[in-house]
Amino acid sequence: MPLNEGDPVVIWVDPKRIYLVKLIQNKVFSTDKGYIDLGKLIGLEYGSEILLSTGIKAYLLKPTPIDLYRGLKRLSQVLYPKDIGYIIYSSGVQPGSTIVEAGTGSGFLTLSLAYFLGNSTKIVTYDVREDMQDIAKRNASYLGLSDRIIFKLKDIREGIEEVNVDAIFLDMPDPWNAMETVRKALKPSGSLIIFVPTVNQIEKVIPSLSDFVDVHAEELIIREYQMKENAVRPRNIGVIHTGYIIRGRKRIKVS
Ligand SMILES: C[S@@+](CC[C@H](N)C(=O)[O-])C[C@H]1O[C@@H](n2cnc3c(N)ncnc32)[C@H](O)[C@@H]1O
Repeated sequence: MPLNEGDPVVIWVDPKRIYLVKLIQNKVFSTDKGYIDLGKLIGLEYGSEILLSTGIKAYLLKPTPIDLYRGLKRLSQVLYPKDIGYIIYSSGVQPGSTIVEAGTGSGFLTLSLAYFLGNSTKIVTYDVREDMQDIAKRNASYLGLSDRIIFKLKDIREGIEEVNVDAIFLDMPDPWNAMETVRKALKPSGSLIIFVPTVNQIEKVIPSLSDFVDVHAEELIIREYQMKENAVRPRNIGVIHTGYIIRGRKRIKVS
């Protein structure tokens, strides 16, 4: 299918030069390896080989969620795709679920939920900082996902307005202080997923999880390999540590 004006594309030059752009008439995009007139790419197809002004080859690729993720603005520490994928998988959320999250931060988890779960899902995200939610709103608008998310500028520790919630995700410094409101809002068997960057925080969370079963604390490690002939081995730079995922299911007592 030929590309139209406004379509997002990845311009892949080499593993260190991967750019996410929108095709716009009369707009030049520059890299340290040469420039390209974006208007001249309209009408080509995803997968096409192109030449930068210097004659260096590049490729037009259709953006995947990982490419979209790289193009978003960040004001906070953000969740990484490896953790987001596991959070979605292990929480049991699906299209139509009601989900509550705090804090919004730059919106990376929020937007991933909106992207994968569609517009039948109710995604409510709380944050105490307006500047954070402004960035997340900008990112949501960039991806065309704004209508799938409800932003609340509120402290989740002071109350969750939603009830019968399928899953609650907490990525904030003191999740243990939100547990009272979480317990009230989450439906029985609903998933609580907490993300914290330090082991000290895991230790503080544990005593607050007495109303949960199937509790786990996990870390996901991803190791990329360099693809050099005769030197295939783990790369020596990359994201070494993101954080820990603590998850559990709400239980109810039957007397
Ligand atoms: C690390 S960021 C979240 C990043 C987000 N998960 C992402 O992927 O972009 C933590 C956020 O929690 C917010 N926060 C801290 N305490 C909060 C609270 N009590 N209620 C709501 N948000 C809170 C902070 O303002 C900050 O934006």
